[in-house]
Amino acid sequence: QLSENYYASTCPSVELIVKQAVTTKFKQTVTTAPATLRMFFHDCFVEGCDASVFIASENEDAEKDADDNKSLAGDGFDTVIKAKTAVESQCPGVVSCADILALAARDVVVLVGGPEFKVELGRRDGLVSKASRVTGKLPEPGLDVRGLVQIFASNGLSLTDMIALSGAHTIGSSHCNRFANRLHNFSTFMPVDPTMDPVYAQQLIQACSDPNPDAVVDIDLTSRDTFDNSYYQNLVARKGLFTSDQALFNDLSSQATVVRFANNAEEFYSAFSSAMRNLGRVGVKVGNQGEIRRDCSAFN
Ligand code: HEM
Ligand SMILES: [Ca+2]
Ligand SMILES: [Ca+2]
Repeated sequence: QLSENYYASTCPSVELIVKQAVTTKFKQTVTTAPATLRMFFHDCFVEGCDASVFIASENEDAEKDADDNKSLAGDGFDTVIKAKTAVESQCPGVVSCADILALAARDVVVLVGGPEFKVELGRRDGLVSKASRVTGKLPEPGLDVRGLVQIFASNGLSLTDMIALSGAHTIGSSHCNRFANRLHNFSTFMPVDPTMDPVYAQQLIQACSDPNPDAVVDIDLTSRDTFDNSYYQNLVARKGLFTSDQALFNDLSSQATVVRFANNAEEFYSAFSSAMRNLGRVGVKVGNQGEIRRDCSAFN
């Protein structure tokens, strides 16, 4: 059972310590925000929110070595490691890496201008981290709404949670190969996905003409570093980056919610806050399950 004041007697300043460490890191690099938020999502969808994504393995067969996790930015790992070090110096052996990640994910949202919300605590760190167990657990950018709903529902998350959490794409960037299929040879008669604004498509083709496989573009073309509702406004304007983003507007089962979030930032913020709480409950280990890791990148 998670609770907001879980560490009230054992580490009363944990929220403040984490926030300070995250803020320091964020001031050095803005990418701390998207990196940390995405990492929280990828952690929760594989083995639950248990910091399994942090484990480093010499054989390169841990969760973080899986294809879908290779694009997780190093700044996310670094943020949690720094926060953990700060927490350990005040309350050694008490706070899990899973809880530090949950707090850090909230803190970065606030740092880029998003909503403030309460985070439940009391998660324990997992004892399993295998690349082979990632397959099929994380949504691919080519999915349609049915596929997205299926994968979120298997984690106890609703259609509304899925639409609101996709709003995390209001910050950060993506490698070109994740949406290239929408720009070239889309179908026999249409090289470009017809549900994409043609001017936006040309901009992306231009931005991705760099043959460097590390080339990235902003996911939210209007405000990459700000947590706002422009992600949904982009979808209405047919300027969603991934098939899975644009599908939320194209599909009638999710369109009305996308339009509401596009028109009303407060509605998006409140749906996002409650969806983050639900995400943070996925598959959590409590009581005497798992462990409190000393070093987030290794089992005790
Ligand atoms: C709905 C299904 C989702 C799909 C198909 C999806 C897919 C992707 C893909 C393909 C990327 C680009 C990775 C790269 O090439 O570097 C990305 C980036 C990102 N995703 Fe998602 N995602 C989804 C949901 C979420 C959720 C629920 C969150 C967080 C709550 C999230 C947060 C992010 C962030 C912040 C980035 C930018 C990362 C960075 O700049 O380092 N995504 N996502
Ligand atoms: Ca996990
Ligand atoms: Ca934005």
